[in-house]
Amino acid sequence: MESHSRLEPSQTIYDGELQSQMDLNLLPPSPAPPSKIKSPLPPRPPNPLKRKLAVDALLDNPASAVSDSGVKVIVRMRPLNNEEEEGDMIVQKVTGDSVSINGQTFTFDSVGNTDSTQLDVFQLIGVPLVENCLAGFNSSVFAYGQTGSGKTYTMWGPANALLEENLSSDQQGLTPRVLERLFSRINEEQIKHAEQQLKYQCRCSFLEIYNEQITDLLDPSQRNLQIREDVKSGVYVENLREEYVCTMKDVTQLLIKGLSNRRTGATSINAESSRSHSVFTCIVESRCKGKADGISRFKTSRINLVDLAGSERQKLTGAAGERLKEAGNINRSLSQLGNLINILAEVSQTGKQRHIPYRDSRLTFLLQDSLGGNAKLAMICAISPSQSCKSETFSTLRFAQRAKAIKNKAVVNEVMQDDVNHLREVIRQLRDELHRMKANGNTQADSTGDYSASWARRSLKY
Ligand SMILES: Nc1ncnc2c1ncn2[C@@H]1O[C@H](COP(=O)(O)OP(=O)(O)OP(=O)(O)O)[C@@H](O)[C@H]1O
Repeated sequence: MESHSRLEPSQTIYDGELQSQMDLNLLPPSPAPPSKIKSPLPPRPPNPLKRKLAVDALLDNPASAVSDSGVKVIVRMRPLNNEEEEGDMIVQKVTGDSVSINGQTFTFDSVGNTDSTQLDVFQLIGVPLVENCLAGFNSSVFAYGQTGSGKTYTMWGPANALLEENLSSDQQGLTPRVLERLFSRINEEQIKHAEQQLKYQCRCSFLEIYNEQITDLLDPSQRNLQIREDVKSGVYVENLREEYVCTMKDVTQLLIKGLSNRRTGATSINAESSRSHSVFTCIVESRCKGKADGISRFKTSRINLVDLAGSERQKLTGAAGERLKEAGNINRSLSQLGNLINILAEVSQTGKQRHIPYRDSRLTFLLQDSLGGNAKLAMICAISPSQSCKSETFSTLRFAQRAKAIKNKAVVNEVMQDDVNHLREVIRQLRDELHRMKANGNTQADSTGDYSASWARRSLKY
């Protein structure tokens, strides 16, 4: 399969985020052994301070601060299944990056034919994702498509491919391949930069959104978890379990546990249809010391691997009862995602500001950084080649085309000890200033006329 990557080369900025002492202390001198702990902190997406400082950095150095990246979109066509016949095939791959259906041609970054392999997808999406992650970028992959089109197969592979004896199976999906590559690259980097004491640490969470409720797949007794947002942590899921991982064995155990807890059910199209959106997240933190200056640098990046529930026409799938209610919820949240993508595509194309309705659904609220924000995004759009899926395939290809128009703004999430020290010093000075003014009962400018108390208070919030 040909690669048509439009991901830009990694670029680095030092965005000077002030992380809390607690965050910095999360990194031990050497990788922590795998431990089953409740996360000491909620998942920590880039916070508003980081965004603010990233903008400042952009102003200082507009050429290199932000990677203004388009969404990478690949289409993967699954093989015909046992009920479908050769003559039913209405979709053809035309070139490495285009596909035709009923005489209409669509072009993406890459198109995988019915014989494309799990390795092909990994090389197109997984390899650059791991490199971006090590460079400090957040990265997300969404698998989108109608029920039975191959999203779950692509993202995880068949369940038995995760068993220890099958770990080298060519059926293995994108997620285990990404984590395996991540550990091997981390190992290489740590050896290569041993002099700079480069150390990495990874922790994972796994959740599903079912009927607009979030369940922790690593601890399914935790249902109806709430999404919170605050100035320090940004958007996070309260009480979501995170587990430290050091080896593939740790990861496969989490994947097996999480996947077996997912809500699945049979539809007439797919005997084991995922009835929820599932989100596997790996947070990668690193620290190292500069060779020349001895200054510590900390990087954090987040990988989100998202298997969306499949869109479906109830008439086609014969859904009834509970399945029908689920299908209604699935279709509603996918249509909210589609609506959001339309708006983001319009904003990217016209440059006009518009309200972005992230809060319309749990999925878009939780993954707002992946959609038009601080993350590199890849979409795998899964389609069926069969006549019976024609209208769903058209709908997926149109969705994929709109997604292609979105521009994300990914920044390297790096902070230097110098920045931390400097900001701590600024805070100390502002605190002193505030105390002095309070002691003097003065809320206006001080004797030098430099600061007012309200200004100082406002500054302390950041
Ligand atoms: N590229 C492929 N090669 C071989 N088999 C595939 C491929 N893609 C999908 N399949 C098979 O097709 C069936 C449906 O795939 P899968 O469960 O991944 O669909 P899905 O899009 O996740 O569906 P849903 O949205 O209903 O969960 C499975 O039996 C899967 O093994």
